[in-house]
Amino acid sequence: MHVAVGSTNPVKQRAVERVLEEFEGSVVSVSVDSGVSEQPSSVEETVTGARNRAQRALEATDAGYGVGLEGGVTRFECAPGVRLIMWACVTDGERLEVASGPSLRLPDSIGARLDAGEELGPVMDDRLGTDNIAEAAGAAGALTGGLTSRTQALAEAVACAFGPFVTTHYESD
Ligand SMILES: O=P(O)(O)OP(=O)(O)OP(=O)(O)OC[C@H]1O[C@@H](n2cnc3c(O)ncnc32)[C@H](O)[C@@H]1O
Repeated sequence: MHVAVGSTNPVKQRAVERVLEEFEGSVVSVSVDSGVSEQPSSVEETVTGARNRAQRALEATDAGYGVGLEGGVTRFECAPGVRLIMWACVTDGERLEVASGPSLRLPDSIGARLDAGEELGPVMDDRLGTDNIAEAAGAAGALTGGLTSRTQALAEAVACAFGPFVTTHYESD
């Protein structure tokens, strides 16, 4: 399986490699434009970013699959606070599938800065005294005391988006 990931963030490449480790092939990273804002602020915008990245990664390479991963922040009516969300998209040029990873509540002090228009990565670094945490444990790692990580959280989204490509259960869809 030859896969192109539409990002040069090593965390995103590692997430895809983790999911596909039982398959022979390669995972390459390619820089593409997400086509959405630096900090997506709705489910729709986050999914659009993931989709654009997947399609553009596929077009830019000779890989068989393009994968896009996008992080966003939003509020849900049914749950408190500003939440980090993450979505994955996988396409082979014909079928296009999207799936989400976990969502987690951000501390209110961070949520307020996001509401004011700041971007999560730099706000997390400022708040935690870290250097580019978005390319390391991520908010998912920092805010759970290491119970999970951004790699693991993104991998869940990637695995779910790959489901229709690696099982027969969606064949008649
Ligand atoms: O290089 P790219 O692929 O753009 O990777 P990114 O991590 O910068 O970009 P995303 O579009 O996935 O995320 C949008 C913003 O949200 C931030 N972000 C997303 N998930 C995060 C996490 O787990 N921890 C810290 N920042 C995160 C990220 O740093 C960006 O500022």
